[in-house]
Parts: sequence; C-alpha cells; structure tokens
Amino acid sequence: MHTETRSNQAFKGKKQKTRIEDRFVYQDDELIDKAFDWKQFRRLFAYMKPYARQMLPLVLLMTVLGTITKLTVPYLTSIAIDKAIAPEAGSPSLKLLYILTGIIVALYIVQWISSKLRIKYTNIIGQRVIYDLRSDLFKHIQKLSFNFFDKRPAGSVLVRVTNDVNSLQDLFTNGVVNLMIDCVQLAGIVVILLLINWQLGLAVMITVPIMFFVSTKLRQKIRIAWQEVRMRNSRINSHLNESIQGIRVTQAYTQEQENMRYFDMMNMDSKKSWDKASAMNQMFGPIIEITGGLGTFILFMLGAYMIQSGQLTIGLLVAFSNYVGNFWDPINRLGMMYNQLLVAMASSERIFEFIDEEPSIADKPGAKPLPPIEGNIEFKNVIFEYEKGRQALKGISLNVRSGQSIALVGHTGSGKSTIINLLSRFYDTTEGSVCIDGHDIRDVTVQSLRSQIGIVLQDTFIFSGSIRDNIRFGRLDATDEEVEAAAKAVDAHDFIMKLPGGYDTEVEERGNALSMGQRQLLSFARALLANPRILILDEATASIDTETELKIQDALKVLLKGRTSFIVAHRLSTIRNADNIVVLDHGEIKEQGSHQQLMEQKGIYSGLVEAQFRFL
Ligand SMILES: Nc1ncnc2c1ncn2[C@@H]1O[C@H](COP(=O)(O)OP(=O)(O)OP(=O)(O)O)[C@@H](O)[C@H]1O
Repeated sequence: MHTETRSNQAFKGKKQKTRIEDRFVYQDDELIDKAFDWKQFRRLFAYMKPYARQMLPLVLLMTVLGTITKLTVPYLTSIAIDKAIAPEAGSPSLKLLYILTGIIVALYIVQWISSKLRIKYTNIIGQRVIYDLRSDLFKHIQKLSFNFFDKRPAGSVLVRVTNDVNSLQDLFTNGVVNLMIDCVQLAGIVVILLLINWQLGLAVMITVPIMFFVSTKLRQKIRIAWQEVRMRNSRINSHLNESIQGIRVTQAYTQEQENMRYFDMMNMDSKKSWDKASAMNQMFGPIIEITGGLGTFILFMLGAYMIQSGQLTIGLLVAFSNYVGNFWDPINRLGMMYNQLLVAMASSERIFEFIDEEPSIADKPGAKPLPPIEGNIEFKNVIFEYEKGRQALKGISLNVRSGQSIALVGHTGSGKSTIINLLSRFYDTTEGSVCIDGHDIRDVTVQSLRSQIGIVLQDTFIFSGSIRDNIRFGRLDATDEEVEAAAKAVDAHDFIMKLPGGYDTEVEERGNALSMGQRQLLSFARALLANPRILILDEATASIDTETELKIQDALKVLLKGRTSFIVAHRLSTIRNADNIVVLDHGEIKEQGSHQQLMEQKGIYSGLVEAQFRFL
C-alpha cells in the first residue's frame, strides 16, 4: 500500500522524459569500478582461506608442473634442430630425434593432466567461495529490518544477490589461478630468455611495457563499455520484473503500448551499448598483434645478425621465438586480470555494504527470551516517526488485558498498521515504550517475542509448495492431523479437498491459482496452528465475501478465543463484538470503548458506522 505512494513521490516534480529514463536506475548499483582497495581485497580473499589451505598447495604444484613442462618443450625443440636435424658438426641423428620427440609427447601428457587437475580444484575453490558469499549475504538480508527495505527497491536487493555475486564468480574460478599461472610463466620465460641470450632477451622485452600499457588502458575502456551493457540489461530485467508483476494493472488500464514504448527504449539502449562494446573488443586483437609483431620484428632482425656473427644458433632462435610467442598471452591476461579485479572491487563493496548493514531491530546485549506470555499489553505514550519529523503516531497510550480483543478503526493513514508494526517490533518506537506482561519488548529477544505473536495480513503470502506446507509454515513440527484440524477449524478443509490433489496440491509462488478468500483461509489455518497468545488480524477479512465471513465468524471465534487480539478492519461489521474499539485519527486515539458506548457517544465512530450503512 505504501510502495505506490513512495514511488509516486519519487517521480513527483520531474519531467515525463527524465521520469521514464530514471525509472529503473538504482544509483548505487551503477557504480562502474572502484580504486583498488587492499582492505576490501583481503576481506574478499578471506573467503578463500578455509579451502585454500587444503587445495591451494595442490593447485600451486600443478601450476608449477604445467609451466615447467610447457617451457621445456621449446628448449627441447632447439636441441632437436641444433643437434639432431641440422648439427653444425657431424651427421643428423634420427635416434636423438625420436628420443626428443618421445620426451616432448610425454611432457605434453603431463601438462594435460596437470592442467585438468588444476582446473578441477580451482573450480571447487571458486564454487565454494561463491556459495559461502551468497549464503552469508542471504542470511544477512533476511535479518535486516523493515526500514532497510523501505529505502530500497526490491530489484536493487535482487541485483546484489545475483549479478554482483556472479561477477565475483569469474574472479574466483579463473582469475586467481590464472594470475598465478601467468606470474610463474612470465618469470620462467624471463629467466630462460636472459639465460639463452641476455642481449636478445632485453631487446625483445622493450615491447613489454608498451604491450602492458595498451592492454591495460584499452581493456579499461572495453570493461566500462561492457559494464554499460550489463547495466542496461539489468534495467531491462527490472522493467520486465515490474511488467510481469503488474501485468493485470497494465492490461486493465490498457497501458500495453506505453509499456512497450519503455521497453523499446531500453532495448534499443542495450543494443547500442552492445554495438559499442563489441566494436571496441574487435579493436583489441589487432592492436595487441601489432605490438607483438614489433617484438617479433626486433627478435628476427637482431637474431639474424647474431646468427651471422656466430653468437646464436638457428635452434636457439626458434626456441626464442617460441618463448616470445608464449610471452604475450600472460601479459595480455594480466591486463585483463587487473580490470577484472577493479570490477570485482565494485561488486564486493556493494556486497559488503549489505553484509555490514546492522539490522536496526536486533537483540540488546544480554537480552533474555520473553517467558511464555499471558498477553497483557501496554503502549506507554508512544511516538513514532518513519521519517524524521513526520509523526505517524503522536503519543499513544493504550492498556490491553490478556484475552481482550481490540479493534483499531480510523481513516486511511491514521496509524493502525503502525501500531501493529510496533507491537511486533518491526520498528522501534521513537519515544515511549511497548510492554508485554510488564516486559519492555526492546529488552527481550526478537525471536521469543515474534514466536508468540501471530499475524494475518490482507495480502497473504503463499509460498511455492503444497497447501499442507503453506499451513505448516505456522509451526514446522505440526503433524498432518494437526494441519488438517486447523484447516477444518477455520472452514478451509472443504475447499482444499475440492482441489485436484487435496492438501498435497502444489500452489505456485504467491498462490495465483487460489482466490484471495481461499488464501486468507489458509493464513487463518496457519495462524491457528502457530497457536500464538497474541493474534493480529490486519484487514484479514477484507477479501472474504460477507456470506463467507458470516460463515467463518465461528472460525474466527475459535481463532480469537482466549487470545489477546488486535483487529484492523475497515468493514465495521467485523469488529462490532470487540471488547474495546480504538478510534484513531492522524496518529492519535480519539475515542475508545465498546460498540454500544461509542454509538451512544455519537462521535467519529458512530459517524463511520452510519456512513457505511448509508453507503449500503
Ligand atoms: N514505511 C513507511 N515509510 C514512511 N511512512 C510510512 C510508512 N508506512 C506508513 N507510513 C505513514 O505513516 C502513516 C500511518 O500509516 P499506517 O500504515 O499506520 O496507516 P493505516 O491506518 O494502517 O492506513 P490504512 O488503513 O490505509 O492501512 C501514514 O501517513 C503513512 O503515510
């Protein structure tokens, strides 16, 4: 109910065009990259620690083994040329050639096995790290308080659990190990080149800084371009999400054309950004090749001169060119890795920002569990602000005795749901306190408090699973018989039995296949099963037709019997029998008493009742 108000406010005052473009932009999700941050880096890599100790030595061993075998092959080739194929003195030796070929084949096999094992273990490490990170994030998000979600669109929370975690996946599965391989390989090649011929080695390496610079800079541009593509795609996803959720409203207001226009605009943006990124990507290959070509040019010019002057053999020149060929790949990849790290930094910053967010509603240090309650409730001069300076409740004092039923009545926005939110401690009071059986609810554990309060809302949430699972959500250890007894008590049994699979019928997420009233009955059964001492019904009967409501009045009596209950209802017939009817207006209690007393008082309540009857 409030989401609509808030999003409307967000659009207020902006021009139509900017409004459309801004709709699916979540500023903090659009951060492209961050400067390298060691603290963040260490925190991120701490996730690798538990697995690294077991598997990293093996991965390292495989990396070194693979590199040694890879780098030995060109050297053996040079021996084959210089000693077996075209020796300076003596005749060619076929036997030596066979032996060398055999060794080279064996080395290739070792290289293949070591790379297979290395990939296997790095994938295991990477996947476990991502699993841990994702579950830490989800565990934490579940604990965050309502005011955290009030500030953020659901899409932005979703993006962090999916996109941001996924963008780290590549870093952990390939990036880290590739970095190791590349460093080991580069170091190995540099040593070998300098050992074979240090003058030629240094000459060829002149191109390294050029290559590194080109690779890093261009990659940076390419990365930004691809980030842009991802961002545009993420906006499409958010729009798609909203469109599907709101398809009924869209069709009812025949806004399909307008919606299509939004979509088209975003789709076109995404295409354009893709074209741009892809064009840049295509530039990368030729530039790297030209720089590599420069190195090869220096090698052959200088190499030919050295062969003529007797400082180098043909075989060594071939080996040299082989090593140089293997040189560009790691340098190129290191540039890529650097960019990948910067992207990962931005993602991890967003993930840790969530993980570091303290739930504003949490147990005090030393909070004790609330003992089994009787259900006496006291609101002591409660003031509450959702937003600073705007009081939703302006000094509410209310005494409720155990077993009493309290009805909250008042105009839209008068503060009824807020009272209930405070009682369940979804928010803490700004001033004043709420006590249950004399315990300030801020002094007891949240879990012990909420487990003794049952809530039935108008918008009943049905989870994907069977009907039985959905009722059992109230108390997970309930037996099948208890589930069915609860359903019978609230008159839900008959309609459940008419479903194709009875209690085992699978309902889709949000229960779209069930009518609103049926969903409501399920949530009654769920609440009854939980058997809480305090029960809250927030517009819980609003979706049930009057006839069904009359039928379930008895069920409601069963549900409410012996419990302290709060009932919020616009339909006043529902609350006639409440022990105390509390009339709210702009966050203040204006009247309270029984139906009879309030009718005699001829104040706000009797006005509301008369208005409803007149309407009928
Ligand atoms: N999450 C929120 N953030 C900011 N303001 C809020 C939020 N929820 C409610 N409000 C404001 O607090 C006031 C009381 O809202 P509340 O939901 O308690 O009213 P209500 O009496 O339950 O209304 P309704 O009958 O429409 O459900 C309203 O002015 C509303 O705009």
